[in-house]
Formats: sequence, structure tokens, C-alpha cells
Amino acid sequence: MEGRATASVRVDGAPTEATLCGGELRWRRGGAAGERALSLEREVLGVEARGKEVVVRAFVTTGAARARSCASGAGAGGKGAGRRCRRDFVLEMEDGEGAAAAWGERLARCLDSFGGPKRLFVLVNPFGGRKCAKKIYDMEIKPLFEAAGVSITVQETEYQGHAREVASSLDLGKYDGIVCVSGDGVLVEVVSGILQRTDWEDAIKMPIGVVPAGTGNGMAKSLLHAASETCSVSNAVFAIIKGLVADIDIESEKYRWMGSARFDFYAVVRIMNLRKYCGSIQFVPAPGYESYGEPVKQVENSIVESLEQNGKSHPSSYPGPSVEFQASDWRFADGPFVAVWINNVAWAAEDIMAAPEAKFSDGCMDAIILRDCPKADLLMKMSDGSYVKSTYVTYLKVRSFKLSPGQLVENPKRGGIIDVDGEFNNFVIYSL
Ligand SMILES: Nc1ncnc2c1ncn2[C@@H]1O[C@H](COP(=O)(O)OP(=O)(O)OP(=O)(O)O)[C@@H](O)[C@H]1O
Repeated sequence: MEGRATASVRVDGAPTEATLCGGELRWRRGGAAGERALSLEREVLGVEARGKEVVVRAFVTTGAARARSCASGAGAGGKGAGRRCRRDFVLEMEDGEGAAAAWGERLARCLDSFGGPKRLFVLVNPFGGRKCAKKIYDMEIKPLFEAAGVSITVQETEYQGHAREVASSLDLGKYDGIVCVSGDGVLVEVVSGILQRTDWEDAIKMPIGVVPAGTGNGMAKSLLHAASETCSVSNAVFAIIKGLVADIDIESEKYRWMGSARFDFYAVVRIMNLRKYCGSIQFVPAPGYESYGEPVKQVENSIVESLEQNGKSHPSSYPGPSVEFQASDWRFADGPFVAVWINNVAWAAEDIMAAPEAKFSDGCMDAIILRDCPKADLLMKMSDGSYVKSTYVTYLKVRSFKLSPGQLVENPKRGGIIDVDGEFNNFVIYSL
């Protein structure tokens, strides 16, 4: 961080002194307005010298949220800030163009030191959610990237599976990150595409961001919630520009949680409508959960074979998880079940906290097993995750999981639905 610098400036025509110190830009405002402080890291997107003026492009917290964060000592624009809005501040340098250019460079160097992305590849799914991702991109996302001086290459997805194809062949050397303006489905496709690449071990290091523009947006909600941010389009874009998400220690563990299953790092297995289904589950419990279920005497060969098959269709792509579990590690539970969910992020959608104990990097999947439950009881308590305390719910962490779905109890001719983030499956195994 550079040392303290001061300059005589005019703001809104009034003379004052600007100070840059410790990553904060301050100046005194006229009348009772007092001092204005901008945190370059948490509030400034970009800066431009224009003649005698330095234009500071900011994304500041507003009203009550700002007052609260200052009063609590969190500093302007600190974590947990509420609504933000775009605002330009113009500092007119008393010493003319040379001073403006020097201050512009000084501020730009400080912003660069935070390491935000300079070149992003953005995938927009025009069919996600309420089909307004394109409009969201034009109205809310593009202006923020432009203010931050980020160079953008945009690609609209044209059909299902397109994002996977693009990610599998994209020239990653040209970009600092991939951003999905979509729901979770396109994000999953991007990760799958990257894992199909022959250079997947390097490619998986590419930062991937998501801006919520789908129906559920569970991953965007989970990431922003973990960073104590409200789930919104602008907060997601700001987090991408500022690398705030990386601050919460996802970066170092990215490979682990993304590589945790071949097809999904965020997987929800659902049997909907509170009907009861036969079937069974087998799992390797995480440490501390060994008492759940019953011991399995002999692991079916199919489990081992299926896990070993992971990745074999593309010899040089991601080979799938290596499995070293012994037969004695496996346990089982038989149905009937109302629902079986496997998650490794907390939020399944913006308003459904499916797995309140899920952590990005704990090396486990969270299994939620519902044997029976009054429907109203379940729906009411899902928004805050407290439904897992219900006596009808079993919640445990597992290292490996197999679901063998059965038929509907009331109608053996009908099976349930297995949903892996929107894609139907007949038979599912997840392993870490
Ligand atoms: N142009 C397109 N036409 C049809 N389908 C598309 C197109 N582009 C992408 N898709 C598909 O749309 C599906 C859903 O996308 P996405 O996840 O963005 O939104 P969502 O399903 O509304 O949100 P969520 O997954 O959070 O519930 C993906 O499977 C993707 O392959």
C-alpha cells in the first residue's frame, strides 16, 4: 500500500483537501455534511483522469446501511452492507492536468493491487429463470464491469449443453475468469465442460463466478451468504470484480469441492411431492456419523464398478474421485422415503436452505433423509434450514453415497424422480 498523499481539490465546486491513506480516499464536504471516506477495496470500482478531473467510479452503500456499518466500526462498505448504488465522485485538481494524471495513476495502482479480474468471459443464458438474463446483463451487469474497466467477451447460450461445449474448448489463456449469468444449471455445465478437457488439471484453476439470473440460484445464494452479502445481481457482480468470494477461502479449496463429483459440485437428489417411495440408500458416513444406518455386509460390485467407470469415456479428462473405501465403511438404510437430498452447498435455491451445515471445503456431502412429514411443517421451515431439526428428518454428513430408488408405495407401477440439478437420472452415486 502506498504512503499518504494529499492534494488541493474542488468537489462540487467547493475547495477542500483530498487525502489518500491506507486504501481510503477522504475529503471534507461543505456545511454539516462532514467528511466523505471511500474504501478503495470495498467501494471503488474504477478511476479515470479526465483533464483536470479525477473521476472515481464507486459502488457505495446507501442510507441506513452505511450509517450502521460506520457506527459499528466495520468501516465504510464493510461486510454485511445493505443496498449499494453506483455513484461517480469528481475531484477537480487545483494543480491542473498533471496532478489529475498522477492521482489517477496512484489510485489505479492501489486498485490493481487488490488483484481483481481484468478480462472476463461471460456466458448469458437468455432462457434461464424468468427469461430476463439478457436484460439483466445489459441494465445491471455491463455498466458495473465497464465502470471497473473490465474487458468483457459475452456469449449467449443457444441450446442446452452449449455452455459445456464452450467451456470444454475455450482458450482460457485469454481470460481471468468465467462468469455465468444464469441459474445453477449453466454453472454445472461449465464445470462439467472444464472437467472434460485434457488440460483439466490446469483449467480447473480458472475462477468461475455466477450472477443469479435463474430460477433457484442456490450457488449464488450460498456464496454470497457465506460472504455475509445479500443475494442480488449487483452484489454478485461486485464480488466478482473485487474477488470478495475468494476472500472467504473458497479459492484454495476450489478443486476439492468442484471435483467432488464428476457431474456436479452442487447436487440435489429429490423425490418430490411428499409421496412415499421404496428404495434404499448406501453411504460411507463422515467421521462422527458412523452410528447412522446399518452396517453393510458386502458392498455390491456395482458400486465399485460404477465409481471406477467415472471419467473412462474420456480417457484424458477428469478421471473421477479415487475411491478407497472398504466394504466395512459402508452402511445402509431402507425406505420408504419421502425425500432424499444430497447437497454440498447450503442453499438449494434463494429461499431454500436445504443443508444448513454444508461447508464448501469440509470434504463431505450433506445427506438429508425424510421418511415422513406433514407437508406444511416442511415448507414453513425450509427458508431458514430449521426443518432439519424436525423429528421426521435425518441429517448426516457422508463421504460417498448411493441411492437406489424404488417405486411409489401407493402405486408400485410408478417410480420417483431423481433430479441432479435439473437433469433426470435413474441411478446416482456420489463420492468424495
Ligand atoms: N438458449 C437456450 N435454450 C434452451 N435452453 C438453454 C439455453 N441456454 C441454456 N439452456 C439450458 O437452460 C437450463 C437451465 O439454465 P439455468 O440454470 O441458467 O436456469 P434455471 O434452470 O432457471 O435456474 P436454476 O438452475 O438455478 O434453477 C440449462 O440446462 C441450460 O443448458
